Amino acid sequence: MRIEAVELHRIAMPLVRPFETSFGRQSARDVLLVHLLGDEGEGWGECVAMEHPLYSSEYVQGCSELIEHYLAPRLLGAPDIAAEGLGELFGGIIGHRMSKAAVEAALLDAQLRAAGLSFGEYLGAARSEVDCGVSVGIARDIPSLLEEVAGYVDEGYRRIKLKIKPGWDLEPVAAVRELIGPQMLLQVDANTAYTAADIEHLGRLDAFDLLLIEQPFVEEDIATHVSLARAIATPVCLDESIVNVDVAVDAIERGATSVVNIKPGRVGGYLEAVRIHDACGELDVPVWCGGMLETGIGRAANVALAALPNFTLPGDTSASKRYFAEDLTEPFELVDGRLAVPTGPGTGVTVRTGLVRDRASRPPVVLA
Ligand SMILES: CC(=O)N[C@@H](Cc1ccc2ccccc2c1)C(=O)O
Ligand SMILES: [Mg+2]
Repeated sequence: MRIEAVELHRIAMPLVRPFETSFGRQSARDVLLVHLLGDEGEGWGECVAMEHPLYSSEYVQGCSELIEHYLAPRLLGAPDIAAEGLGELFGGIIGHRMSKAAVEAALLDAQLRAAGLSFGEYLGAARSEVDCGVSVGIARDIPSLLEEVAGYVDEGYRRIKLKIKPGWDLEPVAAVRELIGPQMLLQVDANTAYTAADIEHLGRLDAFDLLLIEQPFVEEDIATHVSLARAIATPVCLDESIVNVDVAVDAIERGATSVVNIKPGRVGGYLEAVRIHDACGELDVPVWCGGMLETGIGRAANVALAALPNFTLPGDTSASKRYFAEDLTEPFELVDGRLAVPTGPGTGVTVRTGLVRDRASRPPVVLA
């Protein structure tokens, strides 16, 4: 396909409730959307970067500028380009995986719509709906946490994930385990907030029969995750650390992780995400689809990915209303704790362009 124009849209999406993690508290999502117009059709991709570089080094304004000055010129200069060719086209540019992933997603959407193929068909979905979990932020107090968790259990979520940090871990986990009973799947996510000095303390989470503990230490510190995995019974799961398939295989072989959270935006795109899925499958390591508070645009593609065979654990692909009162697409709604994989061409959802225009926090950047 030849790309004739690249549009960058910045949308302010208020959250239905503040979302607090070990790296801060958000009450709105600053979303960057990539809209590609090509000679065979158009496509939309969502950048998962946050407004500030708190989860990883990328942030929305940086991604917008990187796409504008480095990725869009290469796209517009290519006589014929497909998503499978972006690795080479962008090869000289180091890092900036979330920016590259947003462009890849938009190009995949465009080319699959033109081909009449859905993301699920293209990526290799093995099922028509996916089991959904929910990520629960750090709350102001235990009663508020339990009220929020009880609501999600009532909605039918198949797994509860609690954000933890030093000073907010054993007590909330114990209270939630008490509330939901011994059968319900429960896991925690520290978003890198702990250090090696906390290993003994983290071992006390073994009392709560957790599915996994997600990314207790910083992204680069594979070694301390190995030490933790040897010291505790709860399986260790990496998120921030897993930036590509080679790092994933290395971390697994070193014993740093026995479950992997796959996020297409974090690893540079859906094609790399499938490579990680496949490699983990070869190593008998289960994977699940992480979330970055995506709108329906990114959510649609993630739900298709989460339908691949080795995605055997509920992901953070929650319903639209977990985060947004009004989504940029038709809302994803939980049915029996599951979301249906879209079957239409491309992502299978329709972008509400009027809402994109109304919610824009600045004029779109249009490159042609
Ligand atoms: C669902 C979940 O817990 N996601 C991330 C953390 C996270 C938290 C807050 C965010 C706000 C804006 C954009 C991305 C964000 C990602 C995680 O698994 O670690
Ligand atoms: Mg995480």
